[in-house]
Amino acid sequence: MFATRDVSPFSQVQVGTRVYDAQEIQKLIPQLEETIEKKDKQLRQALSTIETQTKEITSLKQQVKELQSECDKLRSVLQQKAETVVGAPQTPTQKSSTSEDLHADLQQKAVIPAETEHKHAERQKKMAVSAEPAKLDQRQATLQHHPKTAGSKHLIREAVQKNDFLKQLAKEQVIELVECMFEMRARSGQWIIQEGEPGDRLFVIAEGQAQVSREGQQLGQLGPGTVMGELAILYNCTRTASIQAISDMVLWVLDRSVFQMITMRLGMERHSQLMNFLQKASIFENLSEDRISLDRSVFQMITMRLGMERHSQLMNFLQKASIFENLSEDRISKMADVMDQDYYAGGHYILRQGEKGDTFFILNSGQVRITQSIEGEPEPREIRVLNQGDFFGEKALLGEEVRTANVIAMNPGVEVLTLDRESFLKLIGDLEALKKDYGDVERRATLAKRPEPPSPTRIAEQNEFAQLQLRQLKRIATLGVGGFGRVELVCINGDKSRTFALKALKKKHIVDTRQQEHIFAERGDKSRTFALKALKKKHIVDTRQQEHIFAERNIMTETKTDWIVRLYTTFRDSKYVYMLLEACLGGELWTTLRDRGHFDDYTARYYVACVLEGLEYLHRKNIVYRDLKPENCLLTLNGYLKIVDFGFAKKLASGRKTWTFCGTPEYVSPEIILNKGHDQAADYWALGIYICELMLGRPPFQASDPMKTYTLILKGIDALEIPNRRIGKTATALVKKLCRDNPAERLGSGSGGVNDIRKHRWFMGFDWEGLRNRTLKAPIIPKVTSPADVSNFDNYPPDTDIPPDEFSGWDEGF
Ligand SMILES: Nc1ncnc2c1ncn2[C@@H]1O[C@H](COP(=O)(O)OP(=O)(O)OP(=O)(O)O)[C@@H](O)[C@H]1O
Ligand SMILES: Nc1nc2c(ncn2[C@@H]2O[C@@H]3COP(=O)(O)O[C@H]3[C@H]2O)c(=O)[nH]1
Ligand SMILES: Nc1nc2c(ncn2[C@@H]2O[C@@H]3COP(=O)(O)O[C@H]3[C@H]2O)c(=O)[nH]1
Repeated sequence: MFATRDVSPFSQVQVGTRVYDAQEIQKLIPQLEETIEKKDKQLRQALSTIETQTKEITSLKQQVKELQSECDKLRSVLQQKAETVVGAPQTPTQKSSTSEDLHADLQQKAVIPAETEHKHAERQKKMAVSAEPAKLDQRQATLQHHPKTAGSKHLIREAVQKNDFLKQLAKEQVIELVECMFEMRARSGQWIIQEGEPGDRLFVIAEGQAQVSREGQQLGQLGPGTVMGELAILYNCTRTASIQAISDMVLWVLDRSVFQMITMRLGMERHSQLMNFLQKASIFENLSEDRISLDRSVFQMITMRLGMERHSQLMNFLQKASIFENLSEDRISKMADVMDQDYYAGGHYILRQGEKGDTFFILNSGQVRITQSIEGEPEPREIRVLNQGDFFGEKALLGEEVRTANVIAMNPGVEVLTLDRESFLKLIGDLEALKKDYGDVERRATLAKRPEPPSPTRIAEQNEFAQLQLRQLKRIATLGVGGFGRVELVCINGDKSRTFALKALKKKHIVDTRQQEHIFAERGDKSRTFALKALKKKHIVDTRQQEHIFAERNIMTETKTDWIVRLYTTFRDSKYVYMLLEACLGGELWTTLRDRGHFDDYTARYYVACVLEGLEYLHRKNIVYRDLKPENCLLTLNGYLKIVDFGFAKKLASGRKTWTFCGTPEYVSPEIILNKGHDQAADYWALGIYICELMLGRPPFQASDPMKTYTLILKGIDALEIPNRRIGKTATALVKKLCRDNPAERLGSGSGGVNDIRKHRWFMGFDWEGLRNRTLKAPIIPKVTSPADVSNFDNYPPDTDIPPDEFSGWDEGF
């Protein structure tokens, strides 16, 4: 650029077409250097600002995540609280909290517990618990502070902080709890807590000693600076032990309702902090306060935003798919609105030739294999492989009724976008590109409809059960007794359907029609049986389980897989709500396990694989099951396993957590005990426990006392002595990968999902395909002689307790 004609002081410098005086330019150089330095400095400053701001953004993103999680938690607390307020029976006045009243109160409760019989010689079923209180708080809560010395405050705070179950409380909660506790005295010999009663108070010992006992056995003594009575308040609401003063005592007391209020109040404070934060966040800059407020749900907005992002990603993807090339943006947008996303593990049959079909698929990622039955060929032939952007499943929606080929997910799994029949026909059913000739005729594909599966088709089933009335059901025997009622084996009066019965007879190789007729004539109505689960409405209302019961009904209605017991229909009357279920006459896996003691690797692996299929199905639907245990696994006639009892199952928004404490103590994960919020990963923890129970014959964390069970769980899986002679190294390795304290580290929680569990070497060589298409023989085939055979179930005495009527109407819709 620069051309110097001469270097003398009077020389000229040419820059481009212009000529300058060289001396003048020389004078400018220091100035330019200075400017460059200045600019450099500014640049460095800007870079450093960018770096700081990037860090801030990362930290803010983290805060949003944490606050979002807090918000979910707050929602659960508010929901629980709202239920308490709505459902609480009205009692006239609150009792004053003076020492005298409390004294009388305690005296009233002071009944020495009867010596309880020890029934531990035989293996006991595990009881499930849920945080909804067994008895509602009868007192209105006020956050009244009670004066106390600094020493007393210190004692309470220390006691709370060293308690394994309360140490998770936030600082503000502890402060409030300390302020609200009031003093009471107990005389030596008084009973402070009675085992089995609903818990309504939390205590901290200030002075004196107390004796803890459970089922008549002394467990230990408690002294000053110790919390007692926290378990019933936090978890299952009936006292897990009794506590008696063995010297005169001074106690600090907190009512359950106040404890709950403190949790809620903290929640509200968090809410306002959250609002403050969100008001400052730039994306919400122009929003009015009430739109930011939680009630109007900022999170709906966040979800909406995420929804919008997903929508535009989907549109991008769809616009690139060749079949939609000429489709208007409007139609693609509408399609993106209604599309669902699903995930299938490698090897999974997405569609089976001959089955009825209502869904259209677009491959979002991965590959699928198409196979087809061909005349004269014993095995289905592989036809082609479809890739990302390809579609399938249109033929069954365009007149064929049934699937004309098998579609199998290839490893490592596929992600598909789906459209239901109605949206498909409305939005894209007319596309020419869908009318493909695959060459089936030339190939001599067997496109005739397969024989109907032995059970009634879903639609016929729906029609049949929609007409069915409760009074048409006839009781045969009791199959089980649960927390809320009983499960009875029933048949339909005058039932002519023989489909199920025929299936059972064929399994037993009774194919001669005359012999079949003879058997049917002898059995009468009982050719086809069902399980009728009857739940006492009053008990449901008293224990505030309405929501769980509805969730159970809704989730079971939604689940249509071989791995989960089918729900055909529901009924209600003045005393009960009922669920008519598919009967699994092989009995509970728990009973088989009890009778055999424990299972070998081969047997255990099979029952774990069945559960894994079921859990994968549920998790794909964003359902967390929360009550895995052998008691809830039923066996079918051919020894296959089905999951039952969806009382604790919950549908979660994707990526969200829930806080309600529920499950069975031996199976709950650390994050549930510590109230940190939990999700599907809690089921993977339970899966690890389930593997152990099948192989050891008992769950690994088990004590006669739930408190000890929880304490063992919190100590972690590494504190256990496994492997041992029953559970080998490989199974132990899998259990340890499932039972990680940190839910995110559990096998199954990673991006590979359930497939990571399937890939573990404990499953090496397992015939997943055979399991899925049910050609794999079950390790144990239960003995079932007829559809009315209940010999695989324990005997239950008749229920003499007739519950009262319940007319509040909560069961509308059952
Ligand atoms: N579909 C079924 N076929 C055969 N037996 C069944 C069926 N459903 C339930 N049972 C039997 O009844 C028992 C209790 O059923 P379920 O667990 O659904 O009731 P629950 O009231 O929710 O029990 P829990 O209090 O243990 O949660 C089961 O463990 C099983 O033995
Ligand atoms: N179950 C149990 N409770 C204990 C033990 N030691 C102290 N406790 C206290 O006893 C209380 C009985 O009532 P909760 O179940 O509410 O809470 C229990 C604990 O706070 C023990 O070893 N087992
Ligand atoms: N019938 C048939 N279907 C195929 C073929 N290749 C891919 N498919 C897809 O496989 C799907 C199976 O279910 P559908 O019959 O509903 O729709 C089918 C097609 O979308 C083929 O060669 N023949």
